[in-house]
Amino acid sequence: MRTAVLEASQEASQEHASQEHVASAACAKMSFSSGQGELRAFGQRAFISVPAKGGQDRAGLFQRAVDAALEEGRRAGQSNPVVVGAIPFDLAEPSCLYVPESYEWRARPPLQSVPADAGMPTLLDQKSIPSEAEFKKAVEHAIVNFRMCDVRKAVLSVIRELRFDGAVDVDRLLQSLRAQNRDGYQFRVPLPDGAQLVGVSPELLLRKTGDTVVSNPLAGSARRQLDPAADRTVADALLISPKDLYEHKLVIDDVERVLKPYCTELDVPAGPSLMSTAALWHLSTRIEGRLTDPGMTALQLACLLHPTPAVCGYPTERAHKLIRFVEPFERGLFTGMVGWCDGEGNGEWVVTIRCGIVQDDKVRLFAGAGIVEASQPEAEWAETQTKLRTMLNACGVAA
Ligand SMILES: C=C(O[C@@H]1C=C(C(=O)O)C=C[C@H]1O)C(=O)O
Repeated sequence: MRTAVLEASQEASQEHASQEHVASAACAKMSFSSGQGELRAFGQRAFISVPAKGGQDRAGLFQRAVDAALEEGRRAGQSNPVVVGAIPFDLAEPSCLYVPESYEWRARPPLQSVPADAGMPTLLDQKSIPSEAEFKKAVEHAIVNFRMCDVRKAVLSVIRELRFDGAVDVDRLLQSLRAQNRDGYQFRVPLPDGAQLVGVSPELLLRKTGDTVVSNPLAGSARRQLDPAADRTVADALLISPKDLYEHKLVIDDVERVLKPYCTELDVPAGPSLMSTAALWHLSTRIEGRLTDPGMTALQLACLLHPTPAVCGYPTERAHKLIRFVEPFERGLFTGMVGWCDGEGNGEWVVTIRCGIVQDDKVRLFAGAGIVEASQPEAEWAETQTKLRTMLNACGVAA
């Protein structure tokens, strides 16, 4: 797969070779990096706003729009065009995807040390939506629901709105995110209204390479500690926490249920392992399968899986209804998916978390936490605040 992408990448680099200085961050508005390298997309050849609902169906409206956009790329001489961008939490809402005029893969940029304030303007004010008290009430409301109906888990989230005394430099913000979170999936997507989606997700929704699919759901979290011994204790406790293991298992069982009919082999480890970001420990399970039909694209498969109970709840439809009822805002792109899929069907989509939307002097940050019957409102609020730290730190704002 990488060969094909590199082929297109060489094309792209040739195209851009003479204007290397122009192909600076200023025009590389979309970028996505994973362990495999960094994808940078230049220009916009075709935009796809068709909602991704039913996107698993190759003959459906959404996939036909994607295929037509990729075809435009081919007609313009790209041997392996790519579709990049973001899809919202609610698949019925417009997608924000496009086929760039060109793209390239490069090694992840080397680590740079970035000053703590990341050159950010001064913070003027900030606000939480909902407030701490309202969020805790929503958690209680969800817990009462779990007792009265068959919803087992619902992910509830918060927004932190920041206003600065000047425009936020997205390049510097991304640099700072990179420096502090080397191992995540870093992304930046330009949005139609001129805002930008920026973040560093630790969670792989789906990667497809040839006939292999990998998904790595995370659910069950604990805050990292400064003291190494205390940090280890927290991690060990997470690994045996019945509440977190339950929350995690709901996700893994559901991902297995969805992928199984499409795979000849599916490896699901018996229990989770630990993974960490700079701010959090997570329970993590890496699921790997071999596709019965290798012709299914990464985007089709990601649409099939999304939203997993890691970001919505269980069972999906009812949890979604509960979220709509108790969350006082539309999530938009938060807890959707962001990534790429090439013309050969290979691609990577990650869960749009640990992220924010930057528009001029305003930044909206998002964070959620999985609520189950054993949840405690205080602890769930604290978890959302810890999750916000990833972006707050990059913004140079004390958490
Ligand atoms: C919703 C978020 O994270 C999700 C919820 C998690 C949890 O409840 O433990 C862990 C990882 C993510 O699947 C977020 O980071 O905002």
